[in-house]
Amino acid sequence: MSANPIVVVDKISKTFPSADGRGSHLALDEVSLTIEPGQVLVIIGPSGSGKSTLLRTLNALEKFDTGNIVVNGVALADKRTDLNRMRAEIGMVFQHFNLFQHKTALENVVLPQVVVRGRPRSEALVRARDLLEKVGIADRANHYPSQLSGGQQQRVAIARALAMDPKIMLFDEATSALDPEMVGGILDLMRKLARDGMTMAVVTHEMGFAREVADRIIFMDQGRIVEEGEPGSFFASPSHERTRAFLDQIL
Ligand SMILES: Nc1ncnc2c1ncn2[C@@H]1O[C@H](COP(=O)(O)OP(=O)(O)OP(=O)(O)O)[C@@H](O)[C@H]1O
Repeated sequence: MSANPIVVVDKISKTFPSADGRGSHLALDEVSLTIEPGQVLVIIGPSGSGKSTLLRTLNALEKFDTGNIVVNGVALADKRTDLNRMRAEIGMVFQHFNLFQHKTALENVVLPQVVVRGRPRSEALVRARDLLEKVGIADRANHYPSQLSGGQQQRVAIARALAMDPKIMLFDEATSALDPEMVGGILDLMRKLARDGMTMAVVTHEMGFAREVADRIIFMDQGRIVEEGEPGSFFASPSHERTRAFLDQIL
């Protein structure tokens, strides 16, 4: 472990009330992990295993019950932590883009810079245009989300996240809602970000991406990290039966 990991998760647990309201469901069960600068961590596992919940705790979209998370040197559970300020350092990309529908692509990338970062609008515009170029959608800058394909909307969402100059990018099934022909382009973009040195935590069902881009893979089941490793050994010789069964099912 380096002296300054971007993320340290220390034995966090999280329960949700069960659907019938009578009991509770342990969504995260003493999960610990570290993400180093420049590292790409890929989180895989069956549906309901806690992957999204884990990712969402990292930027405090979800609270945890016990344990601790330190992001960028800031402890999330510390009452003095300004969560909005902390979130500005973390880019999050969701399955369903979450763009402002009544704003153009360009404005979607400009606005958070002005509102959250306090950048002058002229500066934010320059940066937004650069980023739309980088994600390959400069020619759609003046389109509204409803005029864009899912893949194009996801590009805007990625540009918007990058505009905050995040220390880490979190991707929560960023390609799951896309038409199949759009998936490759978004994965290419994520691959490019990884190559440029962006620190990333990625929840995905795209095993090709995991194998090729991840520095480390975590396999979750029932709220626990069952197995982790670098992709070569993880895919070639998983050591846990549950991992093997999961990989057999999907590969
Ligand atoms: N807001 C919530 N209220 C109640 N239960 C929840 C809530 N969010 C998640 N859960 C439960 O916590 C568990 C973990 O959910 P989570 O979404 O983290 O799983 P996941 O591995 O990301 O699944 P998927 O691959 O299907 O998205 C599931 O049993 C889920 O039903």
